[in-house]
Amino acid sequence: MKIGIIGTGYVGLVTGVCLAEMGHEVTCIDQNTAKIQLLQSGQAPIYEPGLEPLLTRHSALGTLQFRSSIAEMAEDAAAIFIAVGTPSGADGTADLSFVLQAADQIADFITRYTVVVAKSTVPVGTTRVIMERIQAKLESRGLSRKLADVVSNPEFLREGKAIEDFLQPDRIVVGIESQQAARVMEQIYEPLTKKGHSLIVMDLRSSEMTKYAANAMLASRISFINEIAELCEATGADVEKVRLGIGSDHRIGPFFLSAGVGYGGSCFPKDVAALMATAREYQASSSILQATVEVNRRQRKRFLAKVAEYFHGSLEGKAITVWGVAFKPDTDDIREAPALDLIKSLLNEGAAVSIHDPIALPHAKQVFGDRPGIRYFNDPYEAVQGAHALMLVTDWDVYRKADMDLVKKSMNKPVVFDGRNVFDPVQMKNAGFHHYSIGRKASWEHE
Ligand SMILES: NC(=O)c1ccc[n+]([C@@H]2O[C@H](COP(=O)([O-])OP(=O)(O)OC[C@H]3O[C@@H](n4cnc5c(N)ncnc54)[C@H](O)[C@@H]3O)[C@@H](O)[C@H]2O)c1
Ligand SMILES: O=c1ccn([C@@H]2O[C@H](COP(=O)(O)OP(=O)(O)O[C@H]3O[C@H](CO)[C@@H](O)[C@H](O)[C@H]3O)[C@@H](O)[C@H]2O)c(=O)[nH]1
Repeated sequence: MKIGIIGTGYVGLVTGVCLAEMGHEVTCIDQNTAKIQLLQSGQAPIYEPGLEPLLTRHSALGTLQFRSSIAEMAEDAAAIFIAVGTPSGADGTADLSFVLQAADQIADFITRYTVVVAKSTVPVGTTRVIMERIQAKLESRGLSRKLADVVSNPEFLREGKAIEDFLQPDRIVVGIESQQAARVMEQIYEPLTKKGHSLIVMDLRSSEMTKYAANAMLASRISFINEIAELCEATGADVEKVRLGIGSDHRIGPFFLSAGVGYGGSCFPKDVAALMATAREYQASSSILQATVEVNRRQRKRFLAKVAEYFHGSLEGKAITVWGVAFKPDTDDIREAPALDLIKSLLNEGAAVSIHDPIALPHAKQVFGDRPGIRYFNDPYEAVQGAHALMLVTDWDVYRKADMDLVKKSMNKPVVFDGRNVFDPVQMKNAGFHHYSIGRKASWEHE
């Protein structure tokens, strides 16, 4: 089946590559011509494990093409996916300008029946707005409104696991109003449904809400365990043991219960804010969402406060190393990354900050540039040379496997603040570190 995709960001590109892998002929377009040129030269503009081999193979086969304008898309595409950004507006509402612009481009382009797929995360009611907008434009072009159906097909992939998540989804959710569009969507996803992955069909509004509810639930689970972590620290319990204890209850489950410096990324903060905006619009309650955001904010502050407390309230002149800038491992994405807030605060408090990240350092440089006090390192061990403290903010594997003897020798003082509970407190203590991790008393508080 011929498919078009508008937007080659994390979602659009992964969708394009995976639909090609599923046997479709895909054309991706993006208004960012630099991105398209890079993709045409066979390079991925993002770091995503498993992406490049598929990109290379399908580009060579011609089953995946990149163009900078919708005019270059196959006219007989059976479906066009909208996978553009829906960033947060000032009041938390989702900014739909990219989505509506893409809808207009589609309405001006199509000449035969096309299913328009809203892949971007959009607030309840938006798919219908897109549909009416496209159909009104078709009418004004003297064409039938029936030339386009718009369906909602939210995406649930995680960065760092995007290919796997797309090709082996827990479920595919489709919000749909027309039988003709339903058949097209069934054909698109048939290679996955044939393997047993479920396609859940529902109405447009429920599909849109499912995406926000899933992200809000996951974000609230993180804030829940982080609040329990704070209580563990206060009472002398160990959140890692509590996690094991509650996660073994099959009704709770062990996943997405890791305490840490809180969630970041391009989705949870923005989508929880957008859902709260929807609640405001409909005068509905959003107390759990508000608490989720508040705990997440507090979690970063608590982590920083712990470091400041260790240095008797002042970070002035302290050499602090930050390991990890990406909002999570296996991605170069730093949108809403907890590390950004932490680094800013450290610099504001007069610390000298050395940062390392295996992949995301260039993006960090775009944010902090040559601001006084900051230094960038490609080697995690060089980054800790002479440090008074090490803060681990992203749980990259390279840090889990770090040679902590070497770290200890390199540091000015062996002090580690583990924001992702990567290191074992007993081993750290035995190795001679002062060590704090989330949801447990710090090693020096036991002394
Ligand atoms: N990033 C994720 O992990 C993820 C997962 C699930 C859902 N989502 C949702 O998917 C959507 C896209 O997210 P993303 O992270 O891929 O965004 P992104 O910012 O990485 O990419 C969006 C791309 O769309 C392009 N674009 C914007 N308007 C365009 C237009 N009119 N024509 C052509 N190109 C256009 C931009 O140039 C950009 O390359 C958002 O709604 C997001 O909430 C994201
Ligand atoms: O137990 C956990 C799990 C995650 N996190 C943090 O939560 C954030 C988000 O992680 P994750 O969900 O793995 O990454 P995303 O790529 O943001 O994926 C989320 O957001 C996407 C965009 O909407 C959805 O498609 C995915 O289903 C949803 O998991 C990161 O900062 C993690 O460090 C924790 O603190 N504790």
